[in-house]
Amino acid sequence: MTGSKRWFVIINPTSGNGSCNRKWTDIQKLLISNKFNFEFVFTQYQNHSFELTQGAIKQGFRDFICVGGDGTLHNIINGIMDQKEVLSTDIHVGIIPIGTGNDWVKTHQIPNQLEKAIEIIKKGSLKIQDVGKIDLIPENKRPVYFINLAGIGFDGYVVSKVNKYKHLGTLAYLAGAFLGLFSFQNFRSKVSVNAEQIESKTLMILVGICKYSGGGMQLTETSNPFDGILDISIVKDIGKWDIIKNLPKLFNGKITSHKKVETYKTTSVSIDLLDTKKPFIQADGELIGTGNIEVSIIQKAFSFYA
Ligand SMILES: Nc1ncnc2c1ncn2[C@@H]1O[C@H](COP(=O)(O)OP(=O)(O)OP(=O)(O)O)[C@@H](O)[C@H]1O
Repeated sequence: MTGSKRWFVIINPTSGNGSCNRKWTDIQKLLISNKFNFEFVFTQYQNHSFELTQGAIKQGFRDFICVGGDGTLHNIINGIMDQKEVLSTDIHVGIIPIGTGNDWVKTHQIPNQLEKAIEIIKKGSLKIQDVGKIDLIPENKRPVYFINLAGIGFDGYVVSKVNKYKHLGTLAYLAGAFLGLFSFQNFRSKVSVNAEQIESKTLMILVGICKYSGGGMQLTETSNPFDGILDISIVKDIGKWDIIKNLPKLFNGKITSHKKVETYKTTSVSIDLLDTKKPFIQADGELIGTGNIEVSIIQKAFSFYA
């Protein structure tokens, strides 16, 4: 099975705080012993996976393996979604998670152990999930696609700080969130969703497809990557101490029942930032800029081994 396909393996040597360099030797041996016919390449700079993916598609590759974290996978998906050569669902991605948060794989129960992750890819069963699309208004940039969760405000701020703490592994996001609380300022926003307009002071606004982000936090309600629906959480003007008191609820999903959190299910949402100082936007844990955005969903567009 694996031998008849040609696999293109993309490795981010900086994922998981550099643990990749150690792990790649083992991964390569496992791919060889499992008879994968593969070419591989190490990324050399940020977003390099985007170009590598598009180049490999042009060369005829349809099966990819991502060796990295959520950010590497995010860049590969953007490479797939941004090209017109082939249907996105004709390209299949296997994931060997070696990142820090590895949040997307949690929803699909793709294991972090190398042997088990490779076993899943070898088995060859495919799933197809929805993809979110973010249009930054009015910038004429290409859309940004995401498969896990996008957010504006505090979570974008945490992403901007978290690199400093990556040596702490999965605790990096918690450390970033805790320390960020003391410097982040809530902002005014207008969210247009399902014919409603919600104008409020906000800590963060989240748009979820899958369940987990920020190293295992669950900030949206009952997200399902196969239902064609975006799960929105508007976290209003919660104070710092209230968040600290509710820390466990950030991880067990109960935060969505807090009286200052409003949730919506929709297929599209517009978010306007009303203050002059604009907060960061993150998608799958990658900073993508700032400004007003429109987010929509593309049903069943990403095919992966799981
Ligand atoms: N060679 C490189 N040098 C510097 N940065 C890189 C390189 N290759 C990729 N990157 C960037 O590294 C960032 C982090 O990658 P990734 O998300 O895979 O690992 P991680 O942050 O450890 O994991 P997670 O996102 O799951 O916490 C991404 O923004 C990616 O664009």
